[in-house]
Amino acid sequence: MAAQFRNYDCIVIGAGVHGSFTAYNLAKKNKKTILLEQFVLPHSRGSSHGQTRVIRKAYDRDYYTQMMEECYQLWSQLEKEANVKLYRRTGLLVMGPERGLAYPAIKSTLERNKLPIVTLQREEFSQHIPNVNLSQGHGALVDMTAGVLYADRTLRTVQVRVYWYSRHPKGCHFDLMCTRCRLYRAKSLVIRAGPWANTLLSHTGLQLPLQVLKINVCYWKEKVPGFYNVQNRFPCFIQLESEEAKHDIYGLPSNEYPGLMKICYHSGPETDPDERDRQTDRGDIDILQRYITSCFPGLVPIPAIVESCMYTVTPDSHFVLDHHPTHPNIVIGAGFSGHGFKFGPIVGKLLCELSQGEVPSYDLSPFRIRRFQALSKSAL
Ligand SMILES: Cc1cc2nc3c(=O)[nH]c(=O)nc-3n(C[C@H](O)[C@H](O)[C@H](O)COP(=O)(O)OP(=O)(O)OC[C@H]3O[C@@H](n4cnc5c(N)ncnc54)[C@H](O)[C@@H]3O)c2cc1C
Ligand SMILES: O=C(O)[C@@H]1CCCC=N1
Repeated sequence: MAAQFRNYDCIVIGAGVHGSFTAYNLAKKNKKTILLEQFVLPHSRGSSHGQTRVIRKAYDRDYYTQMMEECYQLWSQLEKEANVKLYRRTGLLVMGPERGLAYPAIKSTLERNKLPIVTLQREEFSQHIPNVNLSQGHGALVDMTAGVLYADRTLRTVQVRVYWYSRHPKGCHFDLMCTRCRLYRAKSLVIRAGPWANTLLSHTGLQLPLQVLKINVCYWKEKVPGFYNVQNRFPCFIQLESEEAKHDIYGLPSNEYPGLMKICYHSGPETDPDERDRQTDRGDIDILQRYITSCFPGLVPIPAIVESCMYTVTPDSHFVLDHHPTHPNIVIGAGFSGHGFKFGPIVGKLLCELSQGEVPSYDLSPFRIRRFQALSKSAL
């Protein structure tokens, strides 16, 4: 008997933040879309779960900062459309060596793009940011429009909006499937599989230089409740190039778990996404403990809660947004390298444009696969 295919304009694989926003953009364009997910939703096995993420324009590259301009508008549009709060402005404290590489680069990107920042002099630092020790030789600035995104709520909202568009009389046809046993056919395919990107791409003869890292998401108890609370206007922070760590350290004010502040290391041990919980290396937690002891004296330097998440990182930490080199109707979004959540609305828009053969709204050359030519295992 001939196989029974269900036909779509576009198949999107992976219902994390990026697959969901891609399906949302396709649905808005009346495209018959199916979003395939391997797990029953919501789940906590990928990269998009958890309560919160940082949103910021503070980057060392103009292209990220400039994409975030539109992205903030898209976040706000979604909030209005769905009548839900997804963003809370807190500001982002950026600390790093004044004579280092990262801090001056971020500061000059923000200044060049004329964004609202406040530079804190050492003498006034503790008056504005109490209970934090600024390391010797480090500068501090605040990216004023940065804040917290509510991550789980975002996923729920975007997925519900996709259903809403599919029920609209003029709307598209949309399915969200958690299945392994049906056959689907479409003009284009968007692969948004997060840590499983290379597993899926192996069926297409392509392997990208991606590394999957387990991230220990640590929450630290305030010695005095409220010291670092969102309601007391404590900001998010990024510590660049600290003495304690090779990679950045970042945190969000206490909010989701009362009295606990989330502080994480921007790296972690390599893992197989299907074996994440077998990875028990805690070297990153040791680094965080040393940093917290020296810079956050108001926190107990032993994590009160440790949750798990995964990064999928590229060698240069920049995303992959491109067509498959040998199958142009396959579009790939991958390697979000631990900083992709905030870009969800714009990545969704760009992957939708690529899948429909449209000219993308931004120059995607920093995100092309061919930059890895020397590193990729397949002939690109
Ligand atoms: C601890 C942590 C903190 C972070 N903090 C920030 C932050 O502050 N700000 C920020 O902007 N970003 C942050 N990020 C990064 C951001 O969360 C990720 O870049 C983003 O969530 C990646 O989403 P995704 O859709 O690419 O991947 P995922 O969320 O992993 O989604 C991929 C989906 O594909 C599904 N899938 C895989 N294979 C298949 C298959 N064969 N069939 C069907 N489904 C499949 C998976 O089950 C999964 O649901 C953080 C990440 C972590 C882990
Ligand atoms: O992307 C973000 O803003 C966060 C904080 C810095 C490191 C990674 N994620």
